[in-house]
Amino acid sequence: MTEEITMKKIDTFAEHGDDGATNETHIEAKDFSLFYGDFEAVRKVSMEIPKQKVTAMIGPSGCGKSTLLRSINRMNDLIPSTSATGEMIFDGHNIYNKNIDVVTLRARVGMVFQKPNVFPKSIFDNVAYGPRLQGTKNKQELSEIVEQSLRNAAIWDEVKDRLTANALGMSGGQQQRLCIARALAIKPEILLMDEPTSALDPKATAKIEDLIGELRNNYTIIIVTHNMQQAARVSDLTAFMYEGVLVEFGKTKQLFTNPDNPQTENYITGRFG
Ligand SMILES: Nc1ncnc2c1ncn2[C@@H]1O[C@H](COP(=O)(O)OP(=O)(O)OP(=O)(O)O)[C@@H](O)[C@H]1O
Repeated sequence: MTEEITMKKIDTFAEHGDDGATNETHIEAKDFSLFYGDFEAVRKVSMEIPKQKVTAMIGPSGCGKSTLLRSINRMNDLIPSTSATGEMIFDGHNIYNKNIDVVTLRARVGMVFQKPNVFPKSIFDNVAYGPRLQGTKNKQELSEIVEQSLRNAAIWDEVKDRLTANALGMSGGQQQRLCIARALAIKPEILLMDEPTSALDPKATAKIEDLIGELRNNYTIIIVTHNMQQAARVSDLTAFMYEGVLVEFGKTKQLFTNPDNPQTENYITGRFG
């Protein structure tokens, strides 16, 4: 029963996955492992994430999706006792090399979290925060960046008349789009999204999913989601992880309709997880 429902919905939504053929690789993991102390949470993952596509990471709770996602801009560095082996290649360099400037890396690889983490500041100041840190002081220039970022995050029309209002007064869905605008304001190339809709209602979720559809033209997006329907709707490629291992990675439609690995099939048909 579960199998039938899953397949039906996925067939409806996954059409754009057809063009998921990869051309240029943007990030490449090579035998990459991430440890919390002695525990290997991500195990020797090798994958090539294509440029300007949406890649979804799915798998049961605790399989290492978020850890792998956070490895891409070294957010795990903030957790004591983490260490990495193997390589995560971005722009020809292993980002775990000692000479990598992590601040620059995180400007190029932005992140949006599960719960919108707006600052208790005005809508304008939330979006201008990163550019100001990067040294942009000119008011006109800042205004242009803020407007463009809010437009790109599909929220300009809702907030253009109240840019000085406190961002905490916005709805959860608006706050999440504001966080996306804030991430876009520093002009990243890659956007990491860690379950960006799990705290949102279906209407707000649909808006974020539409937005992902638009952003994929200009950004490489990697999204962790618990929701397989969402992965099927928004992504070009899907990675299925289990117990830290990358079990299968391929075009979304193929993975959901005709997976290579029996473990993937068991998961997407609801037999476990
Ligand atoms: N800060 C941490 N310290 C120690 N172990 C951790 C830490 N964060 C995660 N882990 C462990 O690493 C493994 C992978 O966790 P991770 O959060 O990456 O999985 P996930 O697939 O994203 O899970 P979920 O879907 O529940 O968010 C789990 O066994 C988890 O308990």
